[in-house]
Amino acid sequence: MAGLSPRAPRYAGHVKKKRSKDYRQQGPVIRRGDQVQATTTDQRLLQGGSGSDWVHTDPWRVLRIQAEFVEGFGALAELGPAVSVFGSARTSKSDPMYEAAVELGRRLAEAGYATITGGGPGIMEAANKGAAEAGGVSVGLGIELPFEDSLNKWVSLGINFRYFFVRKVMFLKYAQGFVVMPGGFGTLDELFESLTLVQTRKMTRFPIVLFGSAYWSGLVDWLKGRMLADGYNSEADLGLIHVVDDVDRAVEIIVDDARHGGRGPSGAE
Ligand SMILES: C/C(=C\CNc1ncnc2c1ncn2[C@@H]1O[C@H](COP(=O)(O)O)[C@@H](O)[C@H]1O)CO
Repeated sequence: MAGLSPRAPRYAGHVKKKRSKDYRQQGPVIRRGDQVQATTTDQRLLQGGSGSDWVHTDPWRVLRIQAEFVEGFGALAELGPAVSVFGSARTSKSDPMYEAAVELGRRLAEAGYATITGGGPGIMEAANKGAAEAGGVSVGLGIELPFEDSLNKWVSLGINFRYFFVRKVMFLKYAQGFVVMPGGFGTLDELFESLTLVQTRKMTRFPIVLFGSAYWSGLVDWLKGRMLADGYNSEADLGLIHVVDDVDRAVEIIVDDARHGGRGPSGAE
């Protein structure tokens, strides 16, 4: 490190905490040599009149990120059993997948699950509609987008996020299973994030149901015939995925998993 004294200890834990112009500890951050700042954090906090550029800085954003986690955890902590439903924002009301998603939200509510969606149009709106009409909890985790920002009218518990990654944590943390309807990049991103977290054991194994074999079978064939064949995943990883065409079967997979020790109503961890 530039400006570091040759006799400086290597590890923070060994550093003698004395104030000098060559050494400064600021919370978990150690500064030495030319990294030591002339003023302390408190001095900078209390000095006024430095304009408003700071609201566009990363440290300020970190506070907003924290606030999103606090709001999300606070709103969802007592949600109870839930399933995250992913799928296209572009599915029209006349598409059979729209009606299937309505039915899915309804059946999940009847089985005692809240439905969590991205709160947008298409499949999200349909699943929220089914959940709300059946008297279930209908959650919308909205995202601020340049072209679209309002939650669909079927959401009964909604949170609007600035940051995609904070919103993702909520989809994962509060669900006991995922149902993935046909969709585009956003849907695939959510599917593969879920698979990766389960595969790497960052998250408890729980079912990932792909709804619509005509849409998903090409991808699943490729995952088996190419990715697995070339050794880039394992049979166990692919065992996480269930492909179905029937709403009752999708709900059954989630309920059965819960019965066998998953994170559902009867098997909560
Ligand atoms: C593109 C359109 C609306 C965008 N509005 C969205 N609102 C909330 N969540 C969204 C939106 N778009 C994508 N998502 C998330 O990604 C998944 C769907 O993405 P896809 O690319 O459409 O498959 C979905 O599960 C959401 O979580 C049109 O008006």
